[in-house]
Amino acid sequence: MLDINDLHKTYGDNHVLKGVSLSVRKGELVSIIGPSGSGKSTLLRCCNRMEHASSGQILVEGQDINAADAKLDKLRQRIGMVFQAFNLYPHLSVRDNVTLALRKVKKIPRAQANEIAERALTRVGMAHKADAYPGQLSGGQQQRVGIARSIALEPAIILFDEPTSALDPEMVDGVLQVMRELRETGITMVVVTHEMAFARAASDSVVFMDGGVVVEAGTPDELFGAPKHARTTAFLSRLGSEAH
Ligand SMILES: Nc1ncnc2c1ncn2[C@@H]1O[C@H](COP(=O)(O)OP(=O)(O)OP(=O)(O)O)[C@@H](O)[C@H]1O
Repeated sequence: MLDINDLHKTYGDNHVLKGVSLSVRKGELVSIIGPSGSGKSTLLRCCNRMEHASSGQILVEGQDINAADAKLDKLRQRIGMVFQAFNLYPHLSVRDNVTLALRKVKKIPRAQANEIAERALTRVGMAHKADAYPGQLSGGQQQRVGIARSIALEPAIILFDEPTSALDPEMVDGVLQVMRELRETGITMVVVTHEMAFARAASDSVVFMDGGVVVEAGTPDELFGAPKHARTTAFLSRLGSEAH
């Protein structure tokens, strides 16, 4: 589904990704964890070409996303992205936020786009707010609309960049619950997260990044229960002590 091979990214002389390789199978939920500045967001942003990798290869369903003829619009229909900061249009209703790309990019007629939006909003428990505007919603509700906007396009994979980091604590669980439910429906997801309980409970595999490399990857039990590398152990124990 997603195959990343020896990916490098530099900003000036800042070598942010230093040869990242990663494979995600269809239907998997992969969490990426690691300290601030380790390159997690940059990796996701390279995957939907918000950033251009300096070298290396990213294949989605076997297709090289950096190929010269890869069209950005088409690419971003297949690789959805959910951001920390929701990125909804404040002047559009919830329904129109969800239908915008369906109508403008996929050229789906409005009535049909509205039906698709209704289904997507139902899946995230937000159908009753279709006529509301983002400013009338809580952060957690806005993020669920952001997720609906992404799933409405039926992407091959959805990348989540710290989807709960901007939320008040009481909003976090609702969003994580929606993501767990999506996993049950077989959507392939890569989630950059600081929510260790979620990463441990909901992932098929967990990737620990530090200093621009994948230090280790494994099942949640392997990575959290018996980390192989001292850097992973140090990161997890630092988090543990911060939590107390
Ligand atoms: N557009 C940019 N221009 C220059 N440097 C950047 C840019 N984006 C990221 N960086 C640098 O890349 C490094 C990795 O950043 P990135 O946001 O990918 O880390 P992260 O692991 O996602 O961190 P966090 O958990 O804090 O979000 C940092 O040193 C950052 O300063």
